[in-house]
Amino acid sequence: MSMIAAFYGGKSILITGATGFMGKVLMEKLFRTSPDLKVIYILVRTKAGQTTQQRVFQILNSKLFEKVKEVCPNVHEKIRAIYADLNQNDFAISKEDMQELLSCTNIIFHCAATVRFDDPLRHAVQLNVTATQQLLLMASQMPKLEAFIHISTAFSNCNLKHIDEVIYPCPVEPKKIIDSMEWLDDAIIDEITPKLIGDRPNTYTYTKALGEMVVQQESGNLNIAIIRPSIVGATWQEPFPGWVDNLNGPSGLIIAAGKGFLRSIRATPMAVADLIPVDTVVNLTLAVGWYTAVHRPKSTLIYHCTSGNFNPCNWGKMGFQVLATFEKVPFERAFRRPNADFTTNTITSQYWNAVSHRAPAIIYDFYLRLTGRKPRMTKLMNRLLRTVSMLEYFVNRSWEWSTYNTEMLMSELSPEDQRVFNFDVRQLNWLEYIENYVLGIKKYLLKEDMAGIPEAKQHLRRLRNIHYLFNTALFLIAWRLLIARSQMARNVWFFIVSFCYKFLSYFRASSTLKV
Ligand SMILES: CCCCCCCCCCCCCCCCCCCCCCCCCCCCCC(=O)SCCNC(=O)CCNC(=O)[C@H](O)C(C)(C)COP(=O)(O)OP(=O)(O)OC[C@H]1O[C@@H](n2cnc3c(N)ncnc32)[C@H](O)[C@@H]1OP(=O)(O)O
Ligand SMILES: NC(=O)C1=CN([C@@H]2O[C@H](COP(=O)(O)OP(=O)(O)OC[C@H]3O[C@@H](n4cnc5c(N)ncnc54)[C@H](OP(=O)(O)O)[C@@H]3O)[C@@H](O)[C@H]2O)C=CC1
Repeated sequence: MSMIAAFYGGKSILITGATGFMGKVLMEKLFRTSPDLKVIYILVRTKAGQTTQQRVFQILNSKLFEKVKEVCPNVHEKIRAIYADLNQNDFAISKEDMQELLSCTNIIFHCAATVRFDDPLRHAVQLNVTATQQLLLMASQMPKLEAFIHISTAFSNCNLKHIDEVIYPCPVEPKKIIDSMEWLDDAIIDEITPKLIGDRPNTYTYTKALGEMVVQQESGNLNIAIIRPSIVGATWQEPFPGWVDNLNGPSGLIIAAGKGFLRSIRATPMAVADLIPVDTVVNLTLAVGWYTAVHRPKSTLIYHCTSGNFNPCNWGKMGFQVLATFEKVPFERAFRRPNADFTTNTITSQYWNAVSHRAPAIIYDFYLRLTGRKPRMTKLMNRLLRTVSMLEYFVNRSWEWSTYNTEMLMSELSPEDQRVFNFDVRQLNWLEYIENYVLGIKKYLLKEDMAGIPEAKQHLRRLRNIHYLFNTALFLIAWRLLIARSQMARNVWFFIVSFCYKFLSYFRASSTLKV
C-alpha cells in the first residue's frame, strides 16, 4: 500500500493554478491514486467567455482525465471550483467560500503564476509575489493546515551557475517592491525594471525569486516546502506518455521547427537541456506534500526537480532526436521541410535569420498578395523570432543544481511509493521520451490524426522538389548573369561545356567499339 496515496485519503486539498499545465496533471494524479480524498478546492477565474464550472467541465472531460473517471467515477462531486482572481484583493473570493477554505483546507499546492517572460513587472509582481503573500496570509488562518507547497522554478536564480537548495536574497526586499508597485506609474516601472532584475534575463525569473523570499519571510509557523522544477515538458509515463497542452518551453519551438518555420536557432549543442517531465514534477510534489505534513522538517526545505545531474541530455542530442522523429511522423501542411540547425555565433545566426526566416516569409507574403490574399507570414515570423530570442538565454548556458533534499526524500520513500510516485529521472530514456513528446505535440496540441501521415510525407516530398527546382532556377539565373558580365566566367563555362562534350564523345566511341 502506498503511504503517500493513503495520506491524501480523506484530505481537503487547495490547488491554485489547477487549470494550468502542471495543475491539471497534479489533480489527475491525486484523483487517480487517492480517489478517497475528501475534496479538491481549485481557485479558478473566468476566461475566454467560460464560467468556472464550464472550465472544470472541460478539464474533466478531456483525454487527460479518462483514467480518473474509471477509478473515481464521482470525480465531479469531489472537485469544488471556487471563483477567484489572484490579481484582486482577497482574490475576490466570496465570504462563504473563504470561510469554507479557511476552516477545511489540509494541504495547499500553490502552482498559479504568470510564466510569461515578457510580462510587465507590475503584473508579474502581482501574481508571483503579492498573490503568494496573500495566500500565505490565508494559510496562516487555517487551523487544519498540514502543509503548504510552493511551486517555484529552478531558474529563479539563473544568474548563478551553481545553485544550492537555499533561498538566495534579492538586493531589494520584496515588501519594498510590492509597496512601490502601488504608487509608481507604469512608465517609471518600465524604466527601472532592467535595474531591478539586474543580471536575470526577465521579469519571470526575478519575480519567482522574490516569491521565494516572501515564502521564507512570511512562513511563520507554517509547514512549508518549495519545489523548483527546471524546464517542464510533456508527460513521461502518466497517465500516458507525451501529453502536453501548451506552447511553453520547447513545445512551441518544436512545432515551429516541425512546420518548417524555424530553420535555425542560436543554441549551444553541448549545453545541458535540463528538461523534466511534468508527471515527474507532480510525483515529487505529492511526495513533498506528504513528507512536509508527516515529518514536519524544522526549516523550509527546497527541492530541485531537475534532470541534469542525474541523467544529462544536451540540446544537440535533443535537436537530433526531434528532427529524426519528424522523419517518421511529420506534421501536416508544413510551410517548408523541417531542417533546423543550431548556430553558436551571433553573426551567423543573424545571417540565417535573414536568409532562412525573413526572406522566405517576405517571398510568401508577396505570393499571398499576388493571389489576392492577406499577407501574414512576416508578422508570424517576427513573433517567432522574438520568442526564440527570449528562449536563447536558456539554450546557451548550463547550470548545476544540488539535489540533496530530493535524494534524501527518494531514500525516505517505501519501494511501493518509489514506484507509484516515481521521480527518479535516472530511469528516463531520452530518445524514447523525445519521440513521445513530438508525437504528443502532434496528437494533443496540433490535434492531427495519425492517418494523415502518408499525406504529410507526400507534402514534404513536394516541398523538397519545389526546393530543388527553386535552387536550380536561382543558380541558372545567377550563372547566366555572371556569364553576361565576366570573360573569366565565359571561359570557365566554355571549358566545362567542351569537357562534357569530349567526355560524352569518348564514352559513345568506346561503347560502340565494345559492340
Ligand atoms: C553537435 C551537433 C548538433 C546538431 C544539432 C542538430 C540540429 C537540430 C536542430 C533542431 C531544432 C529542433 C527544435 C527545437 C528543439 C529544442 C529547442 C530548444 C528550445 C527550448 C527552449 C526552452 C527554454 C525554456 C526556458 C524555461 C526556463 C524557465 C522555465 C519556467 O520556469 S516557466 C515556463 C516557461 N515559460 C515559457 O516558456 C513562456 C514563454 N512565453 C512567453 O513568454 C510569451 O508567450 C512570448 C514567447 C513572449 C510570446 O508572447 P507574444 O505576446 O508574442 O505572443 P502570445 O503570448 O500572445 O501568443 C501568441 C500566440 O500563441 C499562443 N500561445 C502563446 N503561449 C501559449 C501557451 N502557453 N499555450 C497556448 N497557446 C499559447 C497564443 O494563444 C497566441 O495565439 P493567437 O491568439 O492565435 O495569436
Ligand atoms: N512550465 C514550466 O516550464 C515551468 C513552470 N514552473 C512553475 O510551475 C507552476 C505552474 O506552471 P504551469 O502550469 O506551467 O503554468 P501555466 O501558465 O500553464 O498555468 C498557470 C496557472 O496560473 C493561473 N493563473 C494565472 N493568473 C491567475 C489569476 N490572476 N487568477 C487565478 N489564476 C491565475 C492560470 O489560470 P488560467 O488558466 O485562468 O490562466 C493557470 O491555472 C508555476 O508556478 C511556474 O512558475 C516552474 C518551472 C518550469
